[in-house]
Amino acid sequence: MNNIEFLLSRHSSPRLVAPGPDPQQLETILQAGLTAPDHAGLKPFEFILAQDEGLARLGAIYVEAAKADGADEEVLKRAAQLPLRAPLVITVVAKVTEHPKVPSIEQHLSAGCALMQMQQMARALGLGGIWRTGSYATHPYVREALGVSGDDEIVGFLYLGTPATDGAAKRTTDPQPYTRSL
Ligand SMILES: Cc1cc2nc3c(=O)[nH]c(=O)nc-3n(C[C@H](O)[C@H](O)[C@H](O)COP(=O)(O)O)c2cc1C
Repeated sequence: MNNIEFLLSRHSSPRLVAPGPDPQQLETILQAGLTAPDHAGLKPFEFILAQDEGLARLGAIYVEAAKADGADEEVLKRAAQLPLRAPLVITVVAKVTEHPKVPSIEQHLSAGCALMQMQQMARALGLGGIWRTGSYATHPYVREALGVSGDDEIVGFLYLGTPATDGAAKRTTDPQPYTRSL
């Protein structure tokens, strides 16, 4: 697959199994995150890795968040299981620094780009992933437990692993309805 085909065939892999990235692949994935466009070189992101027991720890944070909301047993059980859907979950946090020329939205966008770069690198390495958020991404308990405060935002949970099924999503190929000229 050439570079053009690679970019045009971008897709997520919702069903992921072991193995996840090995240590060298993980390093390469994180390096890809650091290539994100970044106004003023603020590096406005943090990558929080959860694998092995870390996945259970992330699940336990979700459970506490759900308990704080008065969730029933079924929701609590699901909360614990959510991060176990992949061998690796990278929580991508936009870490916002006050800057006269770089408003927080630009820093959030930068963190989003970092997440997508990592997802794409995972594909380039023969792995797969999916960008997820859901209510826990903005939940005050989850934010606090992960050290996210102020204008910082969890821009997503990047689930990575080996795709359980191949098959790319169908892509829209006609850009015309989304395009206009001045
Ligand atoms: C900011 C953001 C948050 C998302 N959150 C979720 C989510 O919580 N759950 C989910 O199934 N998909 C979520 N998605 C969508 C998937 O990442 C994915 O793009 C979608 O399933 C379409 O598949 P594709 O990427 O192969 O086109 C989110 C996407 C973005 C950009």
